[in-house]
Amino acid sequence: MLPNHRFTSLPAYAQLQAHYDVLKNRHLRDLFAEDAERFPKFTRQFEEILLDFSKNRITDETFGLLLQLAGQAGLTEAIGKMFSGDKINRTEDRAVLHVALRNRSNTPVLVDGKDIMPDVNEVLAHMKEFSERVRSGAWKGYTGEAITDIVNIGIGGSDLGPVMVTEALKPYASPDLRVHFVSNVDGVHMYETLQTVKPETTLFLIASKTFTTQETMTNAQTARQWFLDTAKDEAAIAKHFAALSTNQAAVEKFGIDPANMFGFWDWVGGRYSLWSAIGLSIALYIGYDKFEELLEGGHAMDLHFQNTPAEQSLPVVLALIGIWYNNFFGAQTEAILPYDQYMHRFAAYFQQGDMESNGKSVDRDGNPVDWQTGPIIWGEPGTNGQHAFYQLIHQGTKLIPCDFLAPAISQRPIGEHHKILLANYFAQTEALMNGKTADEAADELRKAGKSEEEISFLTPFKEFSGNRPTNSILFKKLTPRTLGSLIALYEHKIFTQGVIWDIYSFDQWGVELGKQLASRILPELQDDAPVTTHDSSTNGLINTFKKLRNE
Ligand SMILES: O=P(O)(O)OC[C@H]1O[C@](O)(CO)[C@@H](O)[C@@H]1O
Repeated sequence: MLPNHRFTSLPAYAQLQAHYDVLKNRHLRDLFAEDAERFPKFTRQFEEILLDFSKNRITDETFGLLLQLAGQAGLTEAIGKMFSGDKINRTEDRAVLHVALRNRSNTPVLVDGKDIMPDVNEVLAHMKEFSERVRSGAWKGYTGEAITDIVNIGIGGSDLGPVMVTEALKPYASPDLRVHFVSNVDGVHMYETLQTVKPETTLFLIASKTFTTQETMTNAQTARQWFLDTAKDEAAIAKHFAALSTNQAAVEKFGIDPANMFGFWDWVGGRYSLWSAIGLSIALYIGYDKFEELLEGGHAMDLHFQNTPAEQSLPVVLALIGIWYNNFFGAQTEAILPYDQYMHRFAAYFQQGDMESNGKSVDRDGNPVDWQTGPIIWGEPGTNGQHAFYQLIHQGTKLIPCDFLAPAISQRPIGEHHKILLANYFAQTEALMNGKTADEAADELRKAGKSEEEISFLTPFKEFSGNRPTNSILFKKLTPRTLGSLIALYEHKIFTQGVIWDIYSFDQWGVELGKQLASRILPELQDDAPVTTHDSSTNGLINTFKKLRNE
């Protein structure tokens, strides 16, 4: 169990509050002018990843106080508890051990006194053997043809991680194997996917920790029926369906051969499961060796998080900077902006990772919190975002802390593209920090030949306040190892913030109510009788739906 504390009662909280009152009016331009050492002081390196957090509204004092906050919240002890298999997911009475899935050191990890590493290694060996057979063409479909298409059917953590990673690591993929993801219960998603594949050469992965999720089970049944419409023989299912799950009984009931089941355990949270059997689509797509490199990258970041003093730890730094804006500046959101097209689902992945983890409003005692917890996470790849929503980041009324991520080396070095991309990457954080003063804006207008009247009208629109904070994460190349480290970096950032905010980051009760109500409403949609069992809005909407579908 993690020790409880009131976030706002931590001594450093009050000190930070007082410090904020002084610092809130300081401009980053001045902080840089006063301290030539900001870059070396506020950068941290991990392998081939550099984190520059110097363009944040912090001083040495801010950073020191934030570190004290982490210390007072018992971060070191909490990290120890997670890695040692303590049941820190208290509301579900579970350990939190996605780190064991990528524990390449293979040191024993105990849950209820039993070392779980042999089980982890057994599933990995199964994934290796299976993915190698499929990729080499040794695994045949029911007509004797090799598999050409993988369709992963899953949702939330059983989808977003594999989608994000297979997109990010596309340059490592086999050209002979396509991978598709069906998540939405909207039949359109399944329909469109099935248009592009053939039953004889398709392998379906039914990815569901619980094997009860309505969307996934509905999609899986549809896929099964579609397959049998052609194959005609239930025995053929064994060659075309595999299950990634913790629920063996439900997998067998569905008709999947237990030999094609890849298990995992209740101590793997859905949104932290891409490292588990849920990552089978990744191993199939990029090959098991590359999947293992991804695990190694995650593990290297785990060791860094466990063994590095807080002031040197990249996840802790990211977490503390986030808390500074979230809890003192009142920022509501954080943008994740990768300057790498292959990372185009990275922000979407961490929407679940962060918001399902830290979107909580009771503390670990069950009392309502009176401080802000998890931020709204959003983002799109640069430079697309620049031409969409950056206007608001630069000149809007909201403070939006941003993480800018970019590789030094492109996976696809074509012409001048990467230099242009990176010029934009560097320019944006510089512009957000410095802004443009009214005098600078007026001078530019004067040089452009504008009249004094035009200059006085236009200047306020052309002025940029600046002082808008950013982190820059610059890495050498988006390799499987580096991606693994980047994912683990954000995972541990989320963990650190949850510890400091005194909330449980590894349950997700907030998704249950909607599920319950949907299963109550579904039977009501089976006929055309008007419903009266809900509030007037819900009744009205359901009854209008029933009318519209028959017109
Ligand atoms: O893998 P399962 O059990 O189908 O669950 C899918 C997703 O549903 C949730 O439980 C709620 O959205 C997620 O946490 C999880 O990743």
